[in-house]
Amino acid sequence: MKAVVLVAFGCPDCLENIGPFMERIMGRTPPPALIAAVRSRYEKIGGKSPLTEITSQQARALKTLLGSEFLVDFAYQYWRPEIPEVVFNLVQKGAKTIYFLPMSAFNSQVSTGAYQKTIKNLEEKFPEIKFYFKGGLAEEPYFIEAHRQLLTTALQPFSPKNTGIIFTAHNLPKKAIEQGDPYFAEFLKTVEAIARTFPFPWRYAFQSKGKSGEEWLKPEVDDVIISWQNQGVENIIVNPIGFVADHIETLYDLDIELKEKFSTVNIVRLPALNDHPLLIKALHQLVQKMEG
Ligand SMILES: CC1=C(CCC(=O)O)c2cc3nc(cc4[nH]c(cc5[nH]c(cc1n2)c(C)c5CCC(=O)O)c(CCC(=O)O)c4C)C(CCC(=O)O)=C3C
Ligand SMILES: [Fe+2]
Repeated sequence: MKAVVLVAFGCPDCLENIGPFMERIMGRTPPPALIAAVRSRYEKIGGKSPLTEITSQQARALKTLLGSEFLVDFAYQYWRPEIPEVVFNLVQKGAKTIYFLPMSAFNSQVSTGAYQKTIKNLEEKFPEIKFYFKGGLAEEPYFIEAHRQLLTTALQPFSPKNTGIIFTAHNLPKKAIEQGDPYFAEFLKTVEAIARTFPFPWRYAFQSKGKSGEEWLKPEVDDVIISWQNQGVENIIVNPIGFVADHIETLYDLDIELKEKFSTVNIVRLPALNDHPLLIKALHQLVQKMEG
């Protein structure tokens, strides 16, 4: 039996678990004021992230392409269901080969780097099971094609004269890139591949930077909007290409915070790919590459 596990960052399953979830990500106990601030953001999106529902939909959709030969499940790095417990269950169900697909557009230590470490530890615990791990989702032609389709539709009513596109990804501490993280290079390459087919001005920008005092990457999405507003841009299409599922960073940081801050410009936020059929085909391609 073969199995595929979609591996994602994770989200707290209830408001009470926001603190413990943050502790897992940050590797230290977060100050109560920071937990309270994050909690109020979750409350404003209805008290719960849609990430788990979307990730299970992605897994179900991939299962329909893979067929009965495969078990398909999902697991999280920073919350439950955790990677080790999901792997244990799959092995009990008879899986002999497990393919891991990180649900990340771009590689970084905090996401795919951490997932890979967890999986390496499991490899030692299950020497009889074959493990495969394949990133590079954003380089898959179907991933690029999915974004081109979403943009083509969204841009229909607009003119390049007063409309621009901002592609966003989660911000990272600047030192991560200095230490060799490929995240920014992958982000830029993907954005260029998509943007060059549209006659609209475009920029890349980072969003959702952390509260730590260190230096984070630039520009922030706010910086780009301010400079475009000054140049008379009226419509701004925001494509959060760094996320393959909608969650608090799109539903709060973009849909609530950003739109409140810039109420005089028309911000059109594109959805993440979620269960877009072409994203599922991209995942299917990655499984086929690991099989071949
Ligand atoms: C690159 C990246 C992705 C994309 C990964 C991928 O998919 O490829 C991602 C996703 C996510 N991040 C999430 C949540 C949080 N991330 C935090 C903090 C941080 N994230 C970071 C990076 C990333 N994060 C970093 C460098 C920090 C600072 C750490 C520190 O300071 O040491 C904090 C702490 C508070 C704050 O700093 O805001 C929270 C609550 C959720 C859940 C959303 C939901 O529940 O809907 C998701 C999917
Ligand atoms: Fe995060």
